[in-house]
Amino acid sequence: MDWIRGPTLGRGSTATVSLGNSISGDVFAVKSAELDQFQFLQREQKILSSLSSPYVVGYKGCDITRENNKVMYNLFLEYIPGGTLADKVKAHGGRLEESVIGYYTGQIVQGLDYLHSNGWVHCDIKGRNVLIGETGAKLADFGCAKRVDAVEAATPIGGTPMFMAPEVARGEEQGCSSDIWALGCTIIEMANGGVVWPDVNDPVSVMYRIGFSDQLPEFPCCLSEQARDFLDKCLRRDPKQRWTANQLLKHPFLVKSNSNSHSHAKQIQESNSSSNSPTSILDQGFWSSLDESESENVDNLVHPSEESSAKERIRRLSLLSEGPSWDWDENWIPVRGNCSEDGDTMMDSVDAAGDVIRYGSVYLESHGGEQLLDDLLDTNIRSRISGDFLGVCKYGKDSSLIRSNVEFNKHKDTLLIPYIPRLILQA
Ligand SMILES: Nc1ncnc2c1ncn2[C@@H]1O[C@H](COP(=O)(O)OP(=O)(O)OP(=O)(O)O)[C@@H](O)[C@H]1O
Repeated sequence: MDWIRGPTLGRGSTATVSLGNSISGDVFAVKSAELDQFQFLQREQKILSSLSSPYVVGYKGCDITRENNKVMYNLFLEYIPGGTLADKVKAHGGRLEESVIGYYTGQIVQGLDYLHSNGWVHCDIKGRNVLIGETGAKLADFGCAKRVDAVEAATPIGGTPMFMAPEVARGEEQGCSSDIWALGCTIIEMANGGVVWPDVNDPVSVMYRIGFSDQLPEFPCCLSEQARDFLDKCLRRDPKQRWTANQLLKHPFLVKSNSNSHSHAKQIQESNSSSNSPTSILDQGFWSSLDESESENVDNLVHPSEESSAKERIRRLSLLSEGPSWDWDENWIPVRGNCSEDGDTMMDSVDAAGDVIRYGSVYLESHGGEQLLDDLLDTNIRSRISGDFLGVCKYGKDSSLIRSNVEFNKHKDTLLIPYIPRLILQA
């Protein structure tokens, strides 16, 4: 297909999404990554090409192009003009009306029911990964998705800390019921603008709180009893106690919202038609109104391959004199699970400023074990080490270390740290 790349619509940790149009005048979204970074996109292509549901973003093909001396992998998607659910919440002052929450929740649950019954777990349900089209909500961003049958195996675990279910935060498993927990968090996001764990101010503490306390996120007091009962069916610490998507579809909260769906659909259409989103390539006003500098900024993102070596990062970390200092950054975008060649796990997240936050687990022996810890930590902390450790480092666009946090937990015989909540530096 011959097509032209238009303005940037959005960007995430792995890809940039632009508007595209074909010679025949079709408008679509193009999700692109450079060829050496394209594994997530290729994976997403495989998944999306096997799915077809009104509640899942539509797949339209893929290709490879050469642009500005870069080879790009492009995934063509149905263009969804209304932005993300998170954008919608923001545009409504950080809170949606309960009837609207019910309407979008119903569509997300339909999407999850479709995915789960087809053997997929999304693994990163949140407002930023739900797109709002003319017919309402559609699930998007399948970069973390997994087959249900592979979930039990030792596959890397992914997701966004604030939306992680307890069993995910502990690194145990990530199944359909983990998506249902994230759905509960997304409802809270719709009701109060995204603050699921308001009193925790860094992702590692969030994961500890979720994984190892007996707490639940606070249910927004603005919600009705019925909506709170629905939340209660999603946010149960024991994954076996959570309702399935199919059961949730029959919950009175969704049944009631469904009966109002016609008027909501009309409202969405009206708000989308008054937005400046193009429906065809002839809508030149939109094209010229978009800030082209957006797409230039993409080049400022730090990709893992561009970052300096682990040793260098460790050296920088060891130079830190201050203790951990974190501000919760609500704009952190996503986290990705990935396995490096030596079996370590890493997760990258990119915040709104384009800085990379890197979580990971590392097999210490493969990096010199004890020596690494000595390099990494000051003596005071070193004396407390008995095994696993936990931390997060954040790198700026220039790869300089911005913030770090390292903690330790109980003794293990080996220094193998199999999963995220435990560490952080990555070779
Ligand atoms: N089909 C689409 N139609 C319109 N806009 C889209 C579409 N897909 C994505 N976008 C926009 O691009 C942004 C980034 O897309 P997406 O989340 O799929 O990328 P990503 O790199 O996988 O992100 P993440 O880092 O969250 O995993 C979205 O937040 C949204 O604003």
